[in-house]
Amino acid sequence: MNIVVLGAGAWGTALAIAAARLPGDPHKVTLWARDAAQVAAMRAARQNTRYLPGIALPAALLLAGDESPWPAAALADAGLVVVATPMAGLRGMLERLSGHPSPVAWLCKGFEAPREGDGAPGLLGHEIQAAVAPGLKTGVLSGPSFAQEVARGQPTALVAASAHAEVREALVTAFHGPSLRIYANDDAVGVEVGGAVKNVLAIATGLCDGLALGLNARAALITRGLAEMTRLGLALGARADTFMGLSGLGDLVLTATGDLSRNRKVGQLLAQGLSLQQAVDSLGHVAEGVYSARTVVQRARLLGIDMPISEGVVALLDGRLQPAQAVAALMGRDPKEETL
Ligand SMILES: NC(=O)c1ccc[n+]([C@@H]2O[C@H](COP(=O)([O-])OP(=O)(O)OC[C@H]3O[C@@H](n4cnc5c(N)ncnc54)[C@H](O)[C@@H]3O)[C@@H](O)[C@H]2O)c1
Ligand SMILES: O=P(O)(O)OC[C@H](O)CO
Repeated sequence: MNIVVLGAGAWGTALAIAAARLPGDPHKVTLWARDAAQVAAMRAARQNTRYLPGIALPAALLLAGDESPWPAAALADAGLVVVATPMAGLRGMLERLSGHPSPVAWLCKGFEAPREGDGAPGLLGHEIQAAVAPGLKTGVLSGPSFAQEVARGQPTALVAASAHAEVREALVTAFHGPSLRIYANDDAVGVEVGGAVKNVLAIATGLCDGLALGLNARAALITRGLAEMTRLGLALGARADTFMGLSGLGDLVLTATGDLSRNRKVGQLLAQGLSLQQAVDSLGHVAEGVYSARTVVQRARLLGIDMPISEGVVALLDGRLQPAQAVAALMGRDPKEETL
């Protein structure tokens, strides 16, 4: 299969490596970066030293960039196109891919930030696609996965979600192998909501751990966070069981507790007293929860959904509450039934 990965950050690079080294009938994998200097550096070092240092690129992995801004030749015979940019780049990528005949899948996890002058709230990936490239056959690859571990070949399970069987099958063919299991799911909405909301919740657990509130508090945040993620997903048309799967509970547990998480790190840095700007600047990678949190809350409010943990994260990011006040606001809520 010919696979083109558009975007050479940590995650795009890790998945391109994983696909290129699958045993059996080899895939032809092309990794494209918009920055020609980055491609030149990757060619010279056979590593992505900026985003995934210390991991060798397989000899078979092709790097595209000289033909920047767009790898038209590789795309022409692609059996699968993978958009590996952050949410901020997805709209532009889908606009350019509009009319492309082969399956397209994105890896980003979040809501698009609201667009200036638009007045509308930010969108999930499938909503952006419906607006800008309705004819594309698309899906999303998600689930608990730190790029470094996938690149090293450590066991990982992901979910390939799409309403189109052809897209699910293309993703399984492209990535399923001895160290990467790909489960198929037709609930792309639920998978996208899980991936977006878990990042916001990971900021909350990072804050909780940074303030040394204890393991009880962290477990409570994860569990009640899963409830609010599920409430939003159901209101947006997802299925409840999706939130018990890899892209819901699985990714929430990983991101909320794993120290490789950038979103969790943001919460920890805020707890140390850093400003949001200082925290974001220190990462060197995108932390999608920072950009999605306001939209999560805005969409929930429009739907009449209560999301107190996400509300607390937004108040913190906006500087309306200090870390200790955000905790007090959550704990000071009235008693309620333990339901969704
Ligand atoms: N890193 C992980 O472990 C991981 C795992 C699963 C999912 N994700 C998700 O994948 C997405 C990408 O994350 P990452 O870790 O690769 O990010 P990263 O910060 O490592 O790299 C981002 C890459 O995207 C490029 N980029 C940024 N804006 C762009 C645009 N508008 N157009 C084209 N390219 C653009 C940057 O140049 C860079 O190469 C995020 O949504 C993230 O939540 C990441
Ligand atoms: O490092 P984070 O917080 O962006 O999380 C990375 C992945 O989404 C975990 O599945």
